[in-house]
Amino acid sequence: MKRGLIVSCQALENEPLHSSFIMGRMAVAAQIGGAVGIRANGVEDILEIKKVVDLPIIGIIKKDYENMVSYITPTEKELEALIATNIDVIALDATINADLNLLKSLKVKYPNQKFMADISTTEEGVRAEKLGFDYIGTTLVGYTEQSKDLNNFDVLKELISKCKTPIIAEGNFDTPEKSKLAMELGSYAVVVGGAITRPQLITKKFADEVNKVKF
Ligand SMILES: CC(=O)N[C@H](C=O)[C@@H](O)[C@H](O)[C@H](O)COP(=O)(O)O
Repeated sequence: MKRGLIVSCQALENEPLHSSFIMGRMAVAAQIGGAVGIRANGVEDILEIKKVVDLPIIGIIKKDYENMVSYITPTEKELEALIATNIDVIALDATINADLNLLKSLKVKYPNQKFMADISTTEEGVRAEKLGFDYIGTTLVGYTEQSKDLNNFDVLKELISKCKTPIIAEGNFDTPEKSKLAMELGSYAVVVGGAITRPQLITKKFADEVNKVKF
């Protein structure tokens, strides 16, 4: 994976753009705009995106289980489905909520596969490095109980100073300025999702500002 901007092209079942065709077109737009990689959810979207762009893909499968907090590639089942797509990088929840046995088995079972750890605290990132992950992403900062009061830039800076593994800034780097700052601080890459590919969120940002005016 080259350094630079990675665009996350995801729309879950409850989102207006839920469609592999549309995620493929989003990926094409991202490539035209200068993205060096794509992050995508689910086998169908990944296969469609592979057909239409020539960029490395970070793949995940989001799946909710009743007895688990983790939902980003949480079990062997999702992992095997991603392995079968022959994808560049597989990302998994590597927080303290994840199945540690699964995390420990990755490099033993799939020594040639690249893996990205989605973490929420500095400690989880440091542990992910020891577990042999190839990339560590700040994806879940603010989204877990243990990180609810943490700031994504603080965790990013701490990880960059403590780890040798490439650190990927992901999660709420939602302006060009924040993305640039993440790279200046030493991130290997920055993943931007909603601010580029979720038009309902982009619209809301505009509407919230417009509606502050008494008209
Ligand atoms: C927390 C979680 O489930 N994050 C997901 C991880 O794949 C995606 O929904 C995010 O869009 C992605 O991480 C990029 O972040 P942002 O959309 O903030 O630029």
